[in-house]
Amino acid sequence: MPQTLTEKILTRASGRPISPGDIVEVNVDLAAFHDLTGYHVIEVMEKMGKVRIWDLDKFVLAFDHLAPPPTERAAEIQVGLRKLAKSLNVKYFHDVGDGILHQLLLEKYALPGQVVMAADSHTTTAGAVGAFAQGLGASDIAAIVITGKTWLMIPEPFKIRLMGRLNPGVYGKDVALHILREFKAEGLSGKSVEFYVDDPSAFPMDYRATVSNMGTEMGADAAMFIPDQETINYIRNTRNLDVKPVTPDLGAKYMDEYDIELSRLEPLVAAPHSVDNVKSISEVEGLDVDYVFIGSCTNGRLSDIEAAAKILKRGKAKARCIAIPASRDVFERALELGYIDILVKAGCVVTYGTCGPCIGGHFGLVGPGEVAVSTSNRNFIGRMGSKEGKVYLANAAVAAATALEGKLADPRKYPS
Ligand SMILES: CC(C)[C@H](C(=O)O)[C@@H](O)C(=O)O
Ligand code: SF4
Repeated sequence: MPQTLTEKILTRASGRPISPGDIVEVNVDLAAFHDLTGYHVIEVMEKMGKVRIWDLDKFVLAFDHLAPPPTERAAEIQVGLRKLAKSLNVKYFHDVGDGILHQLLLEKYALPGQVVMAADSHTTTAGAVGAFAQGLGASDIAAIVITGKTWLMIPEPFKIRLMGRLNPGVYGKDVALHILREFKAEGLSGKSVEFYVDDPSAFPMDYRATVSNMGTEMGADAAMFIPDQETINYIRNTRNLDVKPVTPDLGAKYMDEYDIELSRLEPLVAAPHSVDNVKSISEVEGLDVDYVFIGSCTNGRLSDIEAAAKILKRGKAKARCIAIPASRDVFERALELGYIDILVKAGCVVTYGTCGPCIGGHFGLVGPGEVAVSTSNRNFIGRMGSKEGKVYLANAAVAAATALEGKLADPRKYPS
């Protein structure tokens, strides 16, 4: 039987023939946790009396959520995790400032065809390179880190085909928001979404990562891009590694298929207080905005910083603006290309890879009565700070145009 990408990966990982709905045990190729969930994972491991890592080549730890630590408690947790990482000889440990875990997994570790499991819901981001990547709770991750195995129910494969090219001002974020408008939040639960891109160069890795990242908001078990030339180029450029893509067989059967003509999309926003409350930019244009956040594992990549800089080079931001490249590599590249210089001169506060504002943790929270535009992935009440604040989710160009005007703005007014 011809197999989908999902079936191919999970057949290999479970070592037996599978069908949707089966519950199987799989070998995990890559596991990870961060400072915030790491604390709970270790707690579970301690209770089990097994604080160990099954394979040091397959485990990543990154400090990103409360990094640098904004409280004494967060600092204390990091002291403990750092000591533990040392005593267990953790090979891939990313301390404060290296970046957000999902960006690090994408840039440095995840490979096509792998099973990737981490203690954070946005682990789906690694699906951008064609990995079956899923977020799990602390107890499940503890079991994986000890044994290298987990169990899962085989999801139904669902195919989304991306055709044509995006127009200027429209990005991966708008594809994600379009899908959320069509299928609603959690609308794809129980599905493993496989994205097929007609013209690989029309939808670069950064955009794929945004869509895979928000697969979580769609409720998908996994949101993978079928590996293609773009995947090969990305891994060659970031890691100097040649990979052989794992792809679905011709004639593989999906439970359903959905097509998106990219040229028909326009810049979209998710209005308060739900990720699927999607509106076109023209419906919200002109609304006063107090605060703009450009960053997170959704949209803190080089193409986002570039899109923002190309708009913010026109003048000073009128709204308070915080820009956070998602990793040290993104930051350094943006520095070399002059984007950081532009953002700083436009009056933005710029710092290095942290979740900070996205989760309302630190480094800039939304105040009561404030309206914010954020490139992140969640806008429920209180997510980014005050319960009396409002958050619009958008792409980085919308965010930058909004910062420039102090009002929700259409980036197409600022062609580069
Ligand atoms: C803290 C963590 C458990 C959480 C997640 O899993 O998604 C966070 O990253 C988020 O985005 O809300
Ligand atoms: S950047 Fe935001 S969404 Fe991403 S892992 Fe951090 S808190 Fe979660």
